[in-house]
Amino acid sequence: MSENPDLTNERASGTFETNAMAAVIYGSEKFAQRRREITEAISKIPEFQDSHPLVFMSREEKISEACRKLAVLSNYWNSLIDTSDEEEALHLYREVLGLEGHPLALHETMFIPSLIAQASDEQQEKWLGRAQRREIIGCYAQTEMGHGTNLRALETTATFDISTREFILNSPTITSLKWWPGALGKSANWSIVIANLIIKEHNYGPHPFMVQLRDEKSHEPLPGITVGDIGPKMAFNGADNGFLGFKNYRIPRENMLMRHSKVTSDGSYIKPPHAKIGYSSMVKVRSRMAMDQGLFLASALVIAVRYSAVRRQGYLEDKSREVKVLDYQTQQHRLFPSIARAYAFIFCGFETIRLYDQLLIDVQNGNTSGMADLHALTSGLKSVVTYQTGEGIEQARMACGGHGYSMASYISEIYGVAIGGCTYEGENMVMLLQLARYLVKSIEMIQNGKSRELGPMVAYLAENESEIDLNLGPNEYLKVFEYAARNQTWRATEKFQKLRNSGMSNEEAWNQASVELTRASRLHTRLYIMSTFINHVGSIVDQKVKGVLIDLLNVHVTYEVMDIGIYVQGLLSSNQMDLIRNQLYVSLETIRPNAVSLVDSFQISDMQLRSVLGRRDGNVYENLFKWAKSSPLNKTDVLPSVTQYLKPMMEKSKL
Ligand SMILES: CCCCCCCCCCCCCCCCCC(=O)SCCNC(=O)CCNC(=O)[C@H](O)C(C)(C)COP(=O)(O)OP(=O)(O)OC[C@H]1O[C@@H](n2cnc3c(N)ncnc32)[C@H](O)[C@@H]1OP(=O)(O)O
Ligand SMILES: Cc1cc2nc3c(=O)[nH]c(=O)nc-3n(C[C@H](O)[C@H](O)[C@H](O)COP(=O)(O)OP(=O)(O)OC[C@H]3O[C@@H](n4cnc5c(N)ncnc54)[C@H](O)[C@@H]3O)c2cc1C
Repeated sequence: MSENPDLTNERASGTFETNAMAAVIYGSEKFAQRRREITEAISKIPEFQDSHPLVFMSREEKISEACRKLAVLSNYWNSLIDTSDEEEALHLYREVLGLEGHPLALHETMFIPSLIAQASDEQQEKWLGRAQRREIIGCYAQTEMGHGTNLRALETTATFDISTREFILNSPTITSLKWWPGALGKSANWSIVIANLIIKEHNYGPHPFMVQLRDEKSHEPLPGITVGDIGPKMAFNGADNGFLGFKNYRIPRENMLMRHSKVTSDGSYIKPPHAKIGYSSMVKVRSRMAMDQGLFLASALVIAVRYSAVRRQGYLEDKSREVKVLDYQTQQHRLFPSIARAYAFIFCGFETIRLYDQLLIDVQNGNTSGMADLHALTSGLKSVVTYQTGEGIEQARMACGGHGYSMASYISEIYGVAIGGCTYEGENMVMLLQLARYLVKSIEMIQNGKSRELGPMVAYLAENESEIDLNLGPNEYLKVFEYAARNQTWRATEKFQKLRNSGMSNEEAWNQASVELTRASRLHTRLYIMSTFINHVGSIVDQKVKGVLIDLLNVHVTYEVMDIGIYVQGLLSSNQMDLIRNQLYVSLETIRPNAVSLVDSFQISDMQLRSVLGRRDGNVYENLFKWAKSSPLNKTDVLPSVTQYLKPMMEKSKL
């Protein structure tokens, strides 16, 4: 069937090449090209197609479908991608497996990275290759039923038995059961388990252990292990998040991951070079989250923007033809700032992935000095992007009206998966408070006359306000954001200090200042996102692409500043606020002809989108009808439940 002419016209009005934009989004022409090649190759392999729409499947069917595709994938793996390239692998996974989770998701995102970061060279020799070849399937079991945030209170124990040189793993209480780890329930046969290391009754706190859970031949749980699935979730139902308990389960001493902390055979403990080095797998995932969330948001926007360009409802001036809903200013205001955020998140994502890769090298060389900075940055970033992504996806759903609420849009699934990120890898409020610790320390350095020692990301906290001339462009908006973040950080810190100086304990003072502190963290992070966006656009060579991204940046800076209006009242007059508001409306109009091309540029395939509304060809209505007809409820005209209950009820009522 040919493309819907409304979308053809939209594409014709674009002022730039979507391939050139994709090269900017994905960091290089080479990778953008590789993505297209991989997508193209996959589309020719029929076994990769869903056997029927995932949304009509039960959990068992979804998991089985994911396993089927993984088995097929293992035959093609080496021919489809450069297996040493993580981004290619992720693209392949996204295309074939989608976003609802699968048995290898945690294997790739946490199990292998933990082995790389935490296992000694000998341990890597033993397990890493096996994991990379997928001879074993691993997961990351840290969270317990009773504790996920407060890692110091985890209850699982690994007690060193000097006589046998083994660790004995135990789950002493119900609340100590591992609870939530992805792929643990039914798929994984090995796990990195985080347990308290106990030697001669001394608790050295949580450490990582490599633990076999199931027999490699029968896949049956090994004696001493209780393991299973935790049941259906809001989304991610293609994943078997699990529970796990240990009863006197023994593992060799060599199974404690010993790149950093060590236990010798006589039971001596060797400290790691940094107390939090064992948390590195979490930092790795957090450093990826801006990118992953940016892509979730992008997916919802591809759907909503394409659909808004084919959905006609109501009239503007021309009463002879209904208007595309994308032409309403309210629709543009609902969607375009989120397009800008999706671009900004992806740009930040590339930056934090690069920073993590560098940190990994530094730490392997014994230099842990960058850990605090990256922890602070990724803590704030994961919190802000997950929250704003959730907001943006929900707006995208509403922008699709009634059909947005149907699973045919697939937006609800994207939403459910994306907002999981507000919780996993550290609950958002908790992570904002981690960043706040860093910000408060920075203010204390300024107060102690050590401003010069501040890192580049917090140097603005020591600066004074300057005059703002909004006509000068994005950098002036950055100054507005700096003002807001600086003011709020100082205010929150001073509140905390005042409470503490009044005699309150440090913890209680912190608690009573914590809402203000999280606000400071959000503003600081949004400032970082904006400055990364500005820097990125500044470095673009293709002038057409750059021109459109400047327009998008204008949407971003004006929208973001309007959104934090309350924090800039002391800086901007009401006239200046009016000016910004009007600039935002003008920016929405400017970006309108490029809206479809901007979302096309994400190059997210129909196969991955799974959305009837977001189809690239825009042929929504006929496919919506086809999709509804394929609902299992429509297999028969009369359901057994009608025959069994409703008919007798109606007949009884007639008497
Ligand atoms: C290729 C495959 C692809 C697959 C396709 C699919 C793609 C889609 C992606 C989706 C996949 C789904 C994945 C889902 C994964 C979820 C996995 C998990 O949730 S796993 C579970 C995740 N669980 C969580 O995230 C748990 C969250 N909780 C925590 O991380 C910790 O308990 C804590 C950080 C909150 C506190 O820790 P605590 O020990 O009490 O520490 P204090 O507060 O007392 O602070 C003391 C000092 O330490 C400092 N510091 C702290 N951390 C770090 C660090 N990392 N570094 C450096 N420093 C750090 C801190 O700044 C402070 O410094 P100072 O101020 O004194 O100078
Ligand atoms: C989809 C999904 C996948 C997951 N995958 C894994 C996995 O593979 N492996 C794994 O180990 N875990 C996994 N988890 C678990 C996840 O990491 C934890 O749920 C998460 O870290 C939050 O911890 P919690 O559940 O204990 O929340 P809680 O800490 O109980 O949060 C409840 C409330 O308490 C507040 N709170 C808690 N502490 C503080 C504090 N100090 N200050 C202020 N407020 C506070 C929080 O902000 C929140 O509002 C997964 C979770 C989900 C949803």
